[in-house]
Amino acid sequence: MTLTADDVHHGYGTDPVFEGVSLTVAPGEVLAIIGPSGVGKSTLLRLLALFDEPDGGAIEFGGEAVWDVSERKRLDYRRRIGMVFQEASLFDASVRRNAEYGLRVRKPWSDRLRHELATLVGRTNGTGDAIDALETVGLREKAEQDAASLSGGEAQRVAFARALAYDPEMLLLDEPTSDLDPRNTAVLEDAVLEARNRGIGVVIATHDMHQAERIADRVAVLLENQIIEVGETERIFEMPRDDRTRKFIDGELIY
Ligand SMILES: Nc1ncnc2c1ncn2[C@@H]1O[C@H](COP(=O)(O)OP(=O)(O)OP(=O)(O)O)[C@@H](O)[C@H]1O
Repeated sequence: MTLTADDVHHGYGTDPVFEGVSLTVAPGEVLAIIGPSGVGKSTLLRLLALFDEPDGGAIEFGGEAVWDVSERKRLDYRRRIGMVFQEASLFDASVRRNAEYGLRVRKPWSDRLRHELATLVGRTNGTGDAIDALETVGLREKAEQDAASLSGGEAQRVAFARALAYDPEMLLLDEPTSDLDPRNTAVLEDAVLEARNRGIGVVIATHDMHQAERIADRVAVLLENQIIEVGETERIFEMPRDDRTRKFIDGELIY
């Protein structure tokens, strides 16, 4: 399903963060949102996830309104997307229990019951999804370990597995590797690309231009309350149309 934001406005108090942001993300593509600190990358992801409500505009998923300013629909959209924040925020339980969390709370009752029953009779229905997701981030062997014993990078990989485990159609990733070392970053980037190859659409906010170059199919540049430019990754980096994009990429724009 394609996620579309159309003319989305948002602000805090009298300060606008966005004035008319529009974007689309197709299934099986990675869209990177780049822009300086404080420009509103996290805010945009929170709006796309409907954790916050935009002040105006429309958000559609698969051509269907999931939110608009007059009707404020949400449907079951939130169950169909996974979000990963900058901090892993795991709870005090095993790695596997953490990875299963999304399955337990976001699947409809019937699925949850099926999952609980399968667990009771010793089959690995929903648990299998969580274990598969842990395998994707290279942590299957730590499934029964206490999450509190993980390194920061491993914890973030579990947070990604938690979002992946219930088979979302769209992943929204808010600088998920900003505190990670190169090895953990590489594992997560591979997991993002694997999700993309399975047809999941991915929006990733990142400070890291190299990361955008490595994994994004398209890049949106957020500056001065707007997406000033969006396009194929190579085109954005090699031939930006907006001079502010070039200056930002070259590190000449200081905010
Ligand atoms: N709950 C809030 N109340 C008031 N202002 C807020 C709130 N959340 C964010 N802001 C402001 O909105 C602007 C955008 O913040 P946001 O965190 O989205 O930026 P960002 O691009 O993700 O930054 P960074 O790259 O540093 O994480 C900032 O000026 C921030 O101070």
